[in-house]
Order: sequence, then C-alpha cells, then structure tokens
Amino acid sequence: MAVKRTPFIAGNWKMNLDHLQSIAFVQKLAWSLADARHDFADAEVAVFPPCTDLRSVQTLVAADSLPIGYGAQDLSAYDSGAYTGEISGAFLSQLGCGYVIIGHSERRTLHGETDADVNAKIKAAHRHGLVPVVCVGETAENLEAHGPSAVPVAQLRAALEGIDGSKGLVVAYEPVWAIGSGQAATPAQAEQVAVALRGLLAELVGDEVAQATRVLYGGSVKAANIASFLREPNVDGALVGGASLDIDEFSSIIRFKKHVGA
Ligand SMILES: O=C(CO)COP(=O)(O)O
Repeated sequence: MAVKRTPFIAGNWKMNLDHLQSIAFVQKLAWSLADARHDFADAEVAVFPPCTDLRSVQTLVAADSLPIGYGAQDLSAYDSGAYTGEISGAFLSQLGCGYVIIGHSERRTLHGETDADVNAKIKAAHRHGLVPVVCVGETAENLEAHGPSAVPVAQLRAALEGIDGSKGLVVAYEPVWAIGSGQAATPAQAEQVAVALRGLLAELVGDEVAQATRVLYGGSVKAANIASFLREPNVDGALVGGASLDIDEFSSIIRFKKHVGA
C-alpha cells in the first residue's frame, strides 16, 4: 500500500538563539516561505527553539497564521507538581506546540536519559496532544559492533512500548557519529535504517500507522545534501541542527524541491 507522506523539515536549534533572535529568525523564515517563486505546498516546516523562545514564536505564528510548526526540544514525563526545572507537556500545548523532540542523543548522553525515560515522555506528549519526534541513533562504536540498524531498532522498540500509535509520532534517525561532525550518513545508509524502523513500526503499531509515520534523517544535513536524502523512498524529511540556525542555509534546505529539480 503506497501512502503519500508529507515531507517534514524540522530545525532543532538546540541551545541557540534567544527569544529576540528567535523573533528575527521566524520573521525571515516567514518571508522565505512566502516567496512566490517557490512551492512549499508539499513540505511541512517546523522549528524547535529553546523553551524560553516558544511564547515569542507562538505570537508571530498566530498573528499571521504562518505555515511554520513549532515544538519544544524536550518535556517532562510528569504533568505538574514538584519537579523543579521541568516543563510540562500541558504548558507546551498551551503555547500551541504541535510537536516535541524526545530522546535526542544529546539528552541521552549528556543528561542520562534512558529508554524508559523516553517511553514515559512519549506517553506524556500523547496525553497532551503533542506529536513526539522520537530520536534514535547509533554511536560509531555501535555501528562497528552491531551494524547500522540494530541499536536504532532496539531504541525504538523500547521507546514505543505500550504506545498508542494512533496518537501520532515522527521518528528521527540520527546517527550519533553524524551529528555536528560534517560527516553525514550516505542516503543509502539512511534508507536502510529507515526501512528497518518502518518495519518495526508495522510490527508494533500496525502497518497503517507505519506507512503514515514520517521517518526523518538527521546528522550534518545541509542544502547541498538534503535532496539526496529525500530521494530515498523511506526518508521523509530531515531533523536539521547547525544548518537550521543559518536562515539562508535553512531556506535553501526547505527549497529541496529545487535541489531535486521537481
Ligand atoms: O542533532 C541534530 C538535529 O537534532 C543534527 O545536528 P547537525 O545537523 O548539526 O549535525
């Protein structure tokens, strides 16, 4: 069954751009999206700013009904209470977030997030109507020891335990060795893992949800390589880090149709 999945181009700003800078960036992105010379009808664009920027982004997006989605880079597994420093999914929903990144490798490595934490956070996102962008990916050591798919597949299996797939999700395959290194995976590698992840989705949440779920590639994506990833049938977009902070580069990435010549 062939299902058309809308390509998703997501910018993960990480801990960059304060709320004033986010306003300038979103305004420029809106101008770029409004550029009549380009057809964005087939792509969905979203940004993931620091939490302190979300209110500013919401105000801009809502004021002009901008075709820009947005979300947070993390959320609490809890809904409210004595959890100092945590941000509830309820608050993110109130700010109009549609998405939330969960289980980014930087959270796993630098903040000790486990598969169980990722699972609990996906459930929290679903409780509050947020679509989780679930990140999985292997280290260079994992790649050498187990090949490309084993670790991402094991992470996704653990992440999705007991999840209701009908509540929506996006999966982002981000090899740790490709993040911020300038050395992206090859499109064939990304496709191979995306196929394995979609196969697992079919097993866990059913074929219909698996076919509808966007599987993104992330790791050193830039304007020069985006089209090569999007040509792969199972790669449905990109989670972009460094290149999403440069308005010219990000604008060029979201014009991927130009790169593929469509
Ligand atoms: O971690 C990433 C996006 O979440 C990828 O980062 P880079 O695009 O900077 O490699």
